[in-house]
Amino acid sequence: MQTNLPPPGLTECDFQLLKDNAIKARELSYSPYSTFRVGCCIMTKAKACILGANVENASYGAGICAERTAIVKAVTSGHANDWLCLAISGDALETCISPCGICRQAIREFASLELPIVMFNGDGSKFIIKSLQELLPLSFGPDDLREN
Ligand SMILES: O=c1ccn([C@H]2C[C@H](O)[C@@H](CO)O2)c(=O)[nH]1
Ligand SMILES: [Zn+2]
Repeated sequence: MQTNLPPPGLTECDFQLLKDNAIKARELSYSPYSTFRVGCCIMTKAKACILGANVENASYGAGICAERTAIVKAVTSGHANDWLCLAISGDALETCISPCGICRQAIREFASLELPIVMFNGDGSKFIIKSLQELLPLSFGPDDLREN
């Protein structure tokens, strides 16, 4: 997948909207323990933006990542299999953070392996784009259970 251009299906304008929302979503974060805010924007094929942020917990393990917050919002508002792309942005200025393993698997449930995942640095001046297939090769998904 080309990494210096907007992902397939997105205009420059869409890409700007995606970036602005992934960055803005960080403002929704509840992260008093790590103080590391992460924002996520799922853009649907109709170009609707669904935002999520990491929500931590005093019992650390009960915290949830930005990606899964956005996924749960999307699915429970009727957007399970109509995603155009997913983007994240973390509080790290230099680094383009990437989704953790659990989030990669959670994305896998509701998207095709071609889904572009855009990883922005903190101010959106840098980004890396990888397909879900690239981030989660040889994955296990809903179809594997249907063979049973
Ligand atoms: O891709 C990532 C990586 C980390 N976090 C969150 C989890 C935790 O709240 C904080 C520090 O790991 O960042 C995310 O939301 N998404
Ligand atoms: Zn995660």
